[in-house]
Amino acid sequence: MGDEDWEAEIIKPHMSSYVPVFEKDRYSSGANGDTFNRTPASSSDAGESNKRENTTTVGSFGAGKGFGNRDFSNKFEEGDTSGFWRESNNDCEDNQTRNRGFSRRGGYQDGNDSEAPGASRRGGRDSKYEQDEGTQRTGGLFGSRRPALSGAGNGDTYQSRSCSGSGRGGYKGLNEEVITDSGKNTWKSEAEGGEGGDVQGPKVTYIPPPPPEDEDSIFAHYQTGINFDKYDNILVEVSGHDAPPAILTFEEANLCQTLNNNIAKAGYTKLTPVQKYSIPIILAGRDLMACAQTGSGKTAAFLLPILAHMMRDGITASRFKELQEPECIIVAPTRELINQIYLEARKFSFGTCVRAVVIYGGTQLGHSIRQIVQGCNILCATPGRLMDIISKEKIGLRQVKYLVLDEADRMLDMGFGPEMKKLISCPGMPSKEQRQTLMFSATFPEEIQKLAGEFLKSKYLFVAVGQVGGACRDVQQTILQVGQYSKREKLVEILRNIGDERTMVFVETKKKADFIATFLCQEKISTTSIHGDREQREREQALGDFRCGKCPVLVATSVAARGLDIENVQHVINFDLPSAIDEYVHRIGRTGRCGNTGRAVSFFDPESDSHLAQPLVKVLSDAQQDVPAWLEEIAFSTYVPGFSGSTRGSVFASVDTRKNYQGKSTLNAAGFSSSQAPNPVDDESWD
Ligand SMILES: Nc1ncnc2c1ncn2[C@@H]1O[C@H](COP(=O)(O)OP(=O)(O)OP(=O)(O)O)[C@@H](O)[C@H]1O
Repeated sequence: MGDEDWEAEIIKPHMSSYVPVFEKDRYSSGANGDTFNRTPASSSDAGESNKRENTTTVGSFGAGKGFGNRDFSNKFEEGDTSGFWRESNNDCEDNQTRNRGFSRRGGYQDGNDSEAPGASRRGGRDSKYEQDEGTQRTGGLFGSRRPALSGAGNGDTYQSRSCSGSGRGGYKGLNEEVITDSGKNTWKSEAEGGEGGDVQGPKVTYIPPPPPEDEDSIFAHYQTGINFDKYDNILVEVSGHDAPPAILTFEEANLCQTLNNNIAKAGYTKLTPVQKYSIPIILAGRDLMACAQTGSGKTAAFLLPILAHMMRDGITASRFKELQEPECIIVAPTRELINQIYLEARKFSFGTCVRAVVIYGGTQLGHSIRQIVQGCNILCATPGRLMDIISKEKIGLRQVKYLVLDEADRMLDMGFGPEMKKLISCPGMPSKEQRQTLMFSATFPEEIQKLAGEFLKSKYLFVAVGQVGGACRDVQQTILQVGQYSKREKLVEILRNIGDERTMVFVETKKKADFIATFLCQEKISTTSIHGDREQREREQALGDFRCGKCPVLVATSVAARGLDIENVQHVINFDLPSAIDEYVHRIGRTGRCGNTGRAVSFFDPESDSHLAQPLVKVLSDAQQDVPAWLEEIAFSTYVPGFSGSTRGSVFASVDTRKNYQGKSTLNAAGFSSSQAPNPVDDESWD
């Protein structure tokens, strides 16, 4: 959808003449009324909050343009939004529009704002790192989005507002993911004179609060759902040479007692298919590319065998050193996801001498360094922050034995791929023959599989649980034909029916995330938002508010599409469909996790989404969902280059795309019988 269209919607809303039928009975009505009474910010609160924001951001970069700067009683149709929408309507425009926006808006908030003293209150810092931080250029040209009011890591400025659809001024700094409109990321390292170039931006001083240390919190988990046992019936294909047999139980993995205790405390009693196959493969020292449906336990599938190896190798306790040399590096595309992986690593390594550390953009660099120098065996990092830390010589790569790319297809695509290549060619990084490289995702487009060859030993194994790129069958998918001018009305109707069940609403642009979040708050639906233009503190606050149910609706861009494992997300609504089908699969995978059921409703606007009709029909039918006749009609009448409707296509590589390997392939119901399949690359063989 173009910028102009959105401007039009703001100016003349509710113009639709076509309101699609909504299947009310597919939704539980929930605690009607309650949800909306819980609406957060009274208008006076909001006003107060907005007053504060206006005070803090006047004269700063982008100040006053976001919806968050308005009192909620304001109408969005106001004319001054037009420039706002034109300027940057999607994530991919960031890099270009930042330049333009900067020169138009004039100036950004200076780094020496009131946040610095807040940060220094924390004390205990190494002055050298403070100095490092002082020269950090995380914002480059465009990094100024720092609130001037709150103390570092406090976050209280916005905590009081349930609706945090803040589009406050400025743009995010470097060293963090930028999701483009095609769902791709772009990233430039400050260390390499990336987009920040020579121009110095203000410091990032946010220090995330430490996670709770008590055992109950560390091992907190949600219950597996009614369909957990059905995982056993999913077909698994392993391709490549000499794959070790799958294990059926945790006991067979022969892990050490501490790990077994941790697994039990985490509530894991039974392996998921991806775990049954991946754990023995990793324990055997093999490289692996594993593809399994969303929410099926891929994180533990790589963490457990890596930890088992470390324990078996008699890893020594990591201690304070200026240069740390971790044995394992895990990278993931978003900050919230890498933090989640870190928490899993911390959980499974509980009671061992293995120390996991997490570093990610949007937080104070000095804080990342302080975490690292205290000892680091497993480093969980987003790519930008990782490269910065490496360039500062706080991390040496010589000891790396395990390199894990979670959401590997994203890590290798146009956005992060070049950085990943730099990582593996960094001085000291063991060659692929010397390290073990592991890649996990729910989607593995064919062209990405080809790129992966550069990272993996030629004899890597490929595990495909179910359909590569397929949606989780525990998610009931509904596609509604909704024109752009009817979407808001439809959204409100659905949310009112849902009641206070946790719902993620995906939109395609950051600006629209603000807009919709604020709109829903105005409709008295308690909502928060997460996207790349929000400060890290705000992002974490939003996620926290959503997780705990304070705000049962989270409006998000694709930054929240992958990996996030949030208990009780019962609904995903694609207010806008993403431009790529793999992103759709990841988004709807935020619900229906770990054997639980979930629902996904997507608004299909024939004007803008026709290119998705074919792949959508395929995803729906593969997941045994109803395919609306109208969608099939559009699919048949739409020619999509490169999409054949078969299992081949850019997204639907159904198995290992290596054409010429001589290995064997096994096609099994996970954990049960195993048979050798003669034709390892027969895409249709288990379709
Ligand atoms: N064997 C198991 N038994 C019980 N719960 C499990 C098991 N394995 C994983 N889980 C839980 O299932 C949930 C989903 O796991 P995880 O986040 O690793 O999924 P994923 O496959 O990585 O999903 P995504 O593709 O969305 O990243 C987590 O809460 C995790 O703790």
